[in-house]
Amino acid sequence: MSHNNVLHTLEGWYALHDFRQIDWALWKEASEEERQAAIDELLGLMKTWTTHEEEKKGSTSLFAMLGHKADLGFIFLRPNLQELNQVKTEFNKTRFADYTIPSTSYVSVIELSNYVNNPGEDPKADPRVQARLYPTLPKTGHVCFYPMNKKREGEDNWYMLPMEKRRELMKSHGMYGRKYAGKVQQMISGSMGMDDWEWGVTLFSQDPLNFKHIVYEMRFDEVSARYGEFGWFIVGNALDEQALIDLLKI
Ligand code: VOV
Repeated sequence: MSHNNVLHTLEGWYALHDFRQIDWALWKEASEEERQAAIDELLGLMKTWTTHEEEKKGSTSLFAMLGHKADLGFIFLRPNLQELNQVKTEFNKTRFADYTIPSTSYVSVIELSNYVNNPGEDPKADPRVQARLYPTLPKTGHVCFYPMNKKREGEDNWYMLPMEKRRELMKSHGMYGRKYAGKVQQMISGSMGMDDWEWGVTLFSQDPLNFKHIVYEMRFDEVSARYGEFGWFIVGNALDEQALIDLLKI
């Protein structure tokens, strides 16, 4: 049964944000040979992810995370939950995984909320929509991730607002966002029924200061100021093969 107030969302690839700490003590204790074997195996696995991405069957990026919450952050995008779980398990079976400790993770599915869509059109036919539902994750620059909710408290209950009001508010949100076109790439993933918050927000930029500026500026927009509730924040630097080798060098 559908409700007039419920928005029709569009979903794309499923996402796993997998954050790990490196067990540095254990890694340092391992022999040079053992470390090299672990790195070689990991690089081999990463090559299979690249092939997957080239075949448009998903996307994967790896980041060096700042702060104590994690040292590494994997973002995996896959067409279904089976493949999403498979990629996590494949990593866990590597030798290198024995030197990592899962710190936190986030499961969601890429979502377009379709507030600003033209009625009668098939949005999925639009190549720009496809590019957002099935994106190739950036391989350079920086990432910022945080989970968030829309508030349900007393008078400030997002889910009690009529569709028209939410549409108007989201339009304003989009206008704030558009100022960062070309500077910040956003990936919004819905996680209701999948993880602890309602959405995951993943931002990519070449300059991490853009994260600070966009998050700050959006706090003044009503959607965030009145209805936004935020979880934890984490920031990281994109890791290519050489940067990963350097990071793991003892
Ligand atoms: C790069 C900037 C940017 C741009 C252009 C942008 C635009 C848009 C548009 C046009 C739309 C609606 C249609 C769609 O595409 O889904 C959205 C949707 C959404 N957004 Fe957004 N957003 C940005 C950026 C952006 C940020 C930085 C945040 C975090 C908020 C903050 O305060 O920290 C955010 C959140 C969201 C969420 C949670 C949703 C889903 C809400 C829902 O109730 O369904 N977003 N967003």
